[in-house]
Order: sequence, then C-alpha cells, then structure tokens
Amino acid sequence: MGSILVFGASGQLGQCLAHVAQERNTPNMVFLPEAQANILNPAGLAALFAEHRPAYCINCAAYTAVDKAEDEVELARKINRDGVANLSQLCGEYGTVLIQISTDFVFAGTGNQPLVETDEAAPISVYGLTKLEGEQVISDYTNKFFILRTSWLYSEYANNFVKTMLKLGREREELKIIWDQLGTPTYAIDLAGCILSIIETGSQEFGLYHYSNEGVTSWYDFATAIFELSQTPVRTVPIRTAEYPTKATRPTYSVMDKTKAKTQLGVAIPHWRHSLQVCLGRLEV
Ligand SMILES: NC(=O)C1=CN([C@@H]2O[C@H](COP(=O)(O)OP(=O)(O)OC[C@H]3O[C@@H](n4cnc5c(N)ncnc54)[C@H](OP(=O)(O)O)[C@@H]3O)[C@@H](O)[C@H]2O)C=CC1
Ligand SMILES: Cc1cn([C@H]2C[C@H](O)[C@@H](COP(=O)(O)OP(=O)(O)O[C@H]3O[C@@H](C)C(=O)[C@@H](O)[C@H]3O)O2)c(=O)[nH]c1=O
Repeated sequence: MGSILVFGASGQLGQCLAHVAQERNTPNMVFLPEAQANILNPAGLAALFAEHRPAYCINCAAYTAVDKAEDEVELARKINRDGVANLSQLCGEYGTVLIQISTDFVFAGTGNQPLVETDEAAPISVYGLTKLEGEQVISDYTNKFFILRTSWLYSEYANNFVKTMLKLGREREELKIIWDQLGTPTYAIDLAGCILSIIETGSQEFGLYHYSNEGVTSWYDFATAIFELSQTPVRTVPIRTAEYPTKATRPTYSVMDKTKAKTQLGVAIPHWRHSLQVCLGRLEV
C-alpha cells in the first residue's frame, strides 16, 4: 500500500493517530507536524506529494480556538478553508484519498433531534463557518474524500475539556458548568481507530459522515462523570449558557446520528461513558 500522510500531526488527533497506528502496526504512515508541513505552503505540500505519492492524506491540521476565531477570521479561514483546498488540489492530482475532519459546530444547533449528514448546516460561529467552507471546497478538486464530522474531542493528548476539568477540579472547590448545551463527547482515540479502519478496509464509500461516541450528554453531565470516575471531590453547579458568556456562540443541540458511519463504514462505536473510563484509566486518575 502507498504511504499515508498525516498533516497537523502534533495536535490532539494527530497524536492519537500515532498511538493507534503504533498499536495496530499500520505501515507507511508519515506524521507531519506543522513545522515540517504547513498546509498554507503550496510549494512545500507539492514537494511532499511528489516525494511520497501518498495513497491517503489525513488532515488533522486546523484552527481550533473557537472563541479566538471570532477575532481572527482571516487566519481561521486560511487554515480551515484554504489549507484544505491546497491539500484537496494535490489529492486530486495524485489520486490520493483525502480524509478531512470537520465538526458538529457546522450546525446551528437549534433543533432537538439527532442530526444526519443531509441536515442543513448553518454555522453560528466563525470556527464553524470556516470548517464548513473547508468541507465545501473539497469537491472542487476531488471526489475521493471522506469528511468525518466529530464533536467534543478529548484524549490523554494536548488540551481538551477532560484535562481542563481534571486540572480545575484539583485546584478549586466548586465549578460552574453549562448544562443547556447538549452533544456527544468523542474519545479521539476512537476516532483515530475509525480513520485507520477506513484505510485498512480500503473503503470506496466516499462522502460525508458523522462520527462521535454513542449517547447524549451536557457539558455539566460530562464534567460530573469525569469527577465521579476520577474520584475528584469537587462540587459542580449546573448553569445556563447565559451565565457563562463567551465570545463565540456554541450550538445548543449538536447530537449527531451515526447510522451512516455504522452501516456504510462498518465501524463499531463505543458509548461516551465507556470511552471516558478508558481515557481516565490511561491518564491514571
Ligand atoms: N478538539 C475538538 O474538540 C474537536 C475538533 N474537531 C476537528 O478535529 C480536527 C483535529 O482537532 P484537534 O486535534 O483536537 O485540534 P488541535 O488544535 O489539537 O490540532 C490542530 C493542529 O493543527 C496544527 N496547525 C494549525 N495550523 C496549521 C497549518 N497551517 N499547517 C499545519 N498544521 C497546522 C496545529 O499546530 P499548532 O498547535 O502549532 O497551531 C495543531 O497541532 C480538527 O479538524 C478540528 O476542527 C472537530 C470536533 C471537535
Ligand atoms: C472550562 C469551562 C467550560 N465550560 C463550558 C464552555 C463550553 O460551552 C463548554 C466546552 O468548553 P471548551 O472551551 O472546552 O470547548 P469548545 O472549544 O467549545 O469545544 C469545541 O471545540 C471545537 C474545536 C469543536 O469542534 C467542538 O466540537 C467542541 O469540542 O464548556 C463551562 O461551562 N465551565 C467551565 O469551567
């Protein structure tokens, strides 16, 4: 099999891919941190594609600072749209399959039913909008792509909600957490497993997919589970979004339906609480 280029390799998902690839002995993976492969540098990318002639390109690179994006619109758009266009163009030229990661934040989140891939995307934040633009630009260049929309990623790597809660839980007596935003956490190790399964099976079922863990929760209930399972004795207070002002508006309801991924890609998806337990075990808390 040809090589598999991973862009944004030093981010959370990039590190999870390295972990799972090592566990599974996946051959021919080339992990490219930003310092080695900036997705905004077309000449550098062209040289990498010419050297490796990759079978797959996994794009984990993104601008993910949701609040900061409101003030850095152009930078967020460059990375989340133009960077994806650069990779898509080369994938088209080399016949490389592109695996792009997107987000539940492409949805307005005003509904109350699990979202399917054909539901209307109507982002309410700069981050969500630029990620949607990144999704939309791909088909200008190639039809050999998988877009995996995921949500609330966490893991033992990089910064994420679980690690923030464990830190704050140790430092403070009480934490106020939003309970009126509903969604599903996703263990980035599970998502990495899904990505490698797509490659291992050589699936040709290209297109857009939703992938999170199973179940539904609020940030408050997620935090409560983190503290219960890690036996962190901190008091949690449920608050409404209005009581926790942030620069970016987040979807109120962004639970995604994973039926398409389960049936067309054949992936098994663990419940969020089960995966949280696995992650906390690896964090040794
Ligand atoms: N985190 C989450 O909760 C969720 C994430 N997603 C999506 O999942 C994907 C992975 O996210 P995650 O791993 O958590 O994000 P991270 O922010 O941990 O990783 C993103 C990586 O991209 C790198 N990067 C930024 N700009 C460039 C560039 N121009 N060229 C190359 N690399 C660049 C960053 O480097 P540096 O650190 O140096 O800036 C960072 O290492 C993203 O597409 C994200 O939108 C979807 C839903 C939820
Ligand atoms: C730290 C903290 C956060 N919160 C809330 C704020 C927010 O609504 C929610 C999560 O906060 P964070 O800033 O960790 O997460 P946020 O950056 O909003 O997470 C999002 O990131 C992007 C990249 C995505 O694609 C999304 O799927 C989603 O994971 O928890 C509290 O209520 N209390 C707290 O003490």
